[in-house]
Amino acid sequence: MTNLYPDDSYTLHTDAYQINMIQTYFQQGIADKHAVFEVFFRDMPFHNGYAVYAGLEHIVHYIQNLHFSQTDIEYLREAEEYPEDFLKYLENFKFTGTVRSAVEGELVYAHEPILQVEGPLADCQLVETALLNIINYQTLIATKAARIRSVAGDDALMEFGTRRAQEFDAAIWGTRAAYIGGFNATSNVRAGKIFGIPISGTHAHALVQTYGNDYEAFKAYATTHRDCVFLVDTYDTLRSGVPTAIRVAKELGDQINFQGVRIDSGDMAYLSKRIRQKLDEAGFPNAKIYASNDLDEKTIQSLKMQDAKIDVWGIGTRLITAFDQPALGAVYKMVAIEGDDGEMRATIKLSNNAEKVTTPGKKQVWRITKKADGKSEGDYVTLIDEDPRREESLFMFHPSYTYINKTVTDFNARPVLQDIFKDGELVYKLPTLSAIRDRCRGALANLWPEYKRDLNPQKYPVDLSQDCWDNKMAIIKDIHDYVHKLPE
Ligand SMILES: Nc1ncnc2c1ncn2[C@@H]1O[C@H](COP(=O)(O)OP(=O)(O)OP(=O)(O)O)[C@@H](O)[C@H]1O
Ligand SMILES: O=P(O)(O)OC[C@H]1O[C@H](OP(=O)(O)OP(=O)(O)O)[C@H](O)[C@@H]1O
Ligand SMILES: O=C(O)c1cccnc1
Repeated sequence: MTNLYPDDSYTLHTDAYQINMIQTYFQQGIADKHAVFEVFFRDMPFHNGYAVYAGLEHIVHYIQNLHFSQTDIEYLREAEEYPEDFLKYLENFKFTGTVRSAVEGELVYAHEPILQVEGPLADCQLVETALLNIINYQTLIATKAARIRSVAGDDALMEFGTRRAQEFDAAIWGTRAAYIGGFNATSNVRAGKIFGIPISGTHAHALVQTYGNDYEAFKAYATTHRDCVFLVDTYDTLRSGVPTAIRVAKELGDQINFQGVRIDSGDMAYLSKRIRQKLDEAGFPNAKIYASNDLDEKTIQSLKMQDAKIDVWGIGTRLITAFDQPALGAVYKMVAIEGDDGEMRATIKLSNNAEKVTTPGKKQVWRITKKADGKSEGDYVTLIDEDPRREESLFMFHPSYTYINKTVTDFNARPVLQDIFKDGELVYKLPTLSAIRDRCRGALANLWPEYKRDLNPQKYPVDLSQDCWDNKMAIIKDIHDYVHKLPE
């Protein structure tokens, strides 16, 4: 049985261990200790050369509405029997942290901070789960959408995934992410209403089945709608669907705006070529051929190689479920904590698995581009007080294989992490969705094609500054020295 509370919020949309840790911090008197956490992911999704960052708008809404409601407190009292003074603390909780983040539509890469939360330890801890939940999904879908866009050229891409999405929220935020990544429209009407994404749609097989034949169905649809795309594969695409679409388009002429036909099964290369021929011969060279049926960047690319005559692609399942990579794997790690002396101390998470070793310290990511052509040179991760804009040249080296390096001159350095909340106050003006989408398109235009190819792209450099690297090595050495002194 679902209990929906009138004061429901997403504040309890967190893992129980976060509240348990906050309880410890509270009872130990360190809940307000200053801390810094950063979000990053370790592997590029879909083995892609870039990822498209999405999720910030949802994060802003989430943080703005962060408070423990009366029923939240009652639930925690009953379910976990937290002490009353801790519940009182939660009841008065207000997020006062500072959030810096990449902005939506920006390209981001593995092993660099894409969002940073700084502030009271408790505040930082509470938001981990929701931030990761949002970023992990939306960035994944925006990236998948950009991959699909990269093979579709200028063709129209329609997002059809709601029925196959992992529930309501995924459909809604997923279609927004798809739009950021380069889709043109969605079939989800609510997403149109909420986000202003253009909505678009054809009709389903059920319409044809209702009338029992293509002719009556198309005619009924055409007399009730101006912009008509007829679904032609209910009974027989070439013998019935397409000739009937042409017949109705001719019979109704100017009374309708015949847009084209959709195919949803069969060999799409063969069918689309035959359909194109028939539409052209019938005098409808501008009528478009829509295709849907488990499409993704691989099938689109293959169909294009087969010279399929498809103009509009309807994409559902494989986009909205990130079919070939179900999770981005972004993590949220502490990088600095206030020491007992009040000074901030950079912290690390060591691991036997080299991939899992974090980069300590509060950082900034700088996007380095050549002044001459604006093209990407790589990302340069620094400690927060460094500013590469003051430098004449940058020595950029691979963080593991340091002999791979280059010196960059005549460059621009742009900070990727921007202030979103300062001490709990929103200081960032959320851009329009179309501005976000344009940003993504612009960022991709400045990326070398070697990083953009679909298969085995070059690895985009994400390098640490010398200070950042030295700091990491020094901390690793300190910890090794400490561990080696421990008894076996
Ligand atoms: N010419 C083609 N080249 C590559 N892939 C294609 C081609 N034509 C169709 N496909 C893809 O092949 C897959 C199977 O399509 P097909 O229509 O044969 O089977 P289906 O999905 O079982 O059909 P239905 O939806 O009627 O059940 C789909 O993902 C479709 O997009
Ligand atoms: O194939 P997708 O990329 O997920 O796109 C969405 C699918 O939704 C509709 O199919 P429907 O739900 O009627 O199922 P069916 O066509 O697979 O029978 C539509 O005809 C597409 O095939
Ligand atoms: O409008 C369409 O054609 C459509 C919408 C959702 C799913 N499949 C198709």
